[in-house]
Amino acid sequence: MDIQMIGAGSLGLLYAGKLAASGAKVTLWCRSDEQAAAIHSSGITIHHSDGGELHIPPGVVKAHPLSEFHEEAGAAADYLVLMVKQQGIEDLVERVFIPYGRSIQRCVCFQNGTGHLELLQQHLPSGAIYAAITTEGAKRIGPREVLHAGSGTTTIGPYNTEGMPESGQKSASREISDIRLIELLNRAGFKTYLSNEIYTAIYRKLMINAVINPLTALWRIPNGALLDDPMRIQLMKELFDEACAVYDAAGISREDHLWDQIVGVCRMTSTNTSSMLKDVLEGRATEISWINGSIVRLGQRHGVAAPKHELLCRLIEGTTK
Ligand SMILES: NC(=O)C1=CN([C@@H]2O[C@H](COP(=O)(O)OP(=O)(O)OC[C@H]3O[C@@H](n4cnc5c(N)ncnc54)[C@H](OP(=O)(O)O)[C@@H]3O)[C@@H](O)[C@H]2O)C=CC1
Ligand SMILES: CC(C)(CO)C(=O)C(=O)O
Repeated sequence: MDIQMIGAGSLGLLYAGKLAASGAKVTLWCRSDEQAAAIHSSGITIHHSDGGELHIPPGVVKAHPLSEFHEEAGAAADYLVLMVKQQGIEDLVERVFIPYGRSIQRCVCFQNGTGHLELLQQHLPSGAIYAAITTEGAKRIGPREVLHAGSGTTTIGPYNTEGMPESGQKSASREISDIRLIELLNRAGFKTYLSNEIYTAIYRKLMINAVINPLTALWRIPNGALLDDPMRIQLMKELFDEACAVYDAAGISREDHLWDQIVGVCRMTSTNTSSMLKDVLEGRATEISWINGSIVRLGQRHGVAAPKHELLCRLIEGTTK
């Protein structure tokens, strides 16, 4: 089975490394020539939080710069796995999907937030798109080194426009038998499940990220510190309630105990620096437009305002201008 993975950041190095270590054939497409050369000559090292490490020797993961991506790579891939952040998706559309989209059979997207799946589907006329929602925690600590900060679960399911919550239909099951990637990921040590209701997982994660990420990024605190102060909890709750009104208007179902789950995530990841805080601290663009911005746009389509989420978008965008 041939896996072509684009994006050699935190998740890309972790998944490419572990998949290859378990025997899968993996090619990793990096943004820079330098990173591809470093992986080519020294392999990938995965550090575990208990101090252990897994070294994947040179040559086991094939690494190339994305500028060398070509039609045969897309056509040969059983799975094209996207590990870039939302900010990188438009560039991939230009560089990979517009020129080679016709040859791609299956594309698996690990991004947080929403909006990318619709965009990619427009450029994948005959291929299938899968969404992957993961609670694995990874942090790149060098061009070829990554810390596996915490193990979680990964849920993968087929995406299609008809199955969108707003369409009122369930996700089609026709592609499910084809998802051999689930077996590969489990063999590589990632607890992975198949879902034909991937939208529930997507919107659950969207809510968690929309409540936790921007506040930790603005206050520059670890996730757990959100619970240290009643004022912080109050604002989290207001964001949650505003997003619930949008979900209800859009017909997006949510689990009964979603608020408790958000509080649980803050506790379980209490020492984490959220991905948005990391981006802000490093002066990089964030995924706010695909997280809180998605909630604002969804509300607009259904006549429900989300002014607190909208203000957060502007505040966070202002930090990296
Ligand atoms: N890290 C985590 O624990 C988790 C992450 N996620 C989600 O997974 C996605 C990836 O996150 P993460 O791995 O942390 O992000 P990182 O920023 O660590 O990695 C993104 C990688 O994509 C590369 N990239 C960006 N744009 C392009 C491009 N146009 N062409 C080629 N490569 C590109 C970056 O290259 P360069 O290094 O040159 O910038 C970088 O290597 C995000 O949507 C995130 O929200 C979800 C759950 C957990
Ligand atoms: C769940 C959470 C908030 C963990 O840090 C996350 O997904 C992120 O930081 O983006």
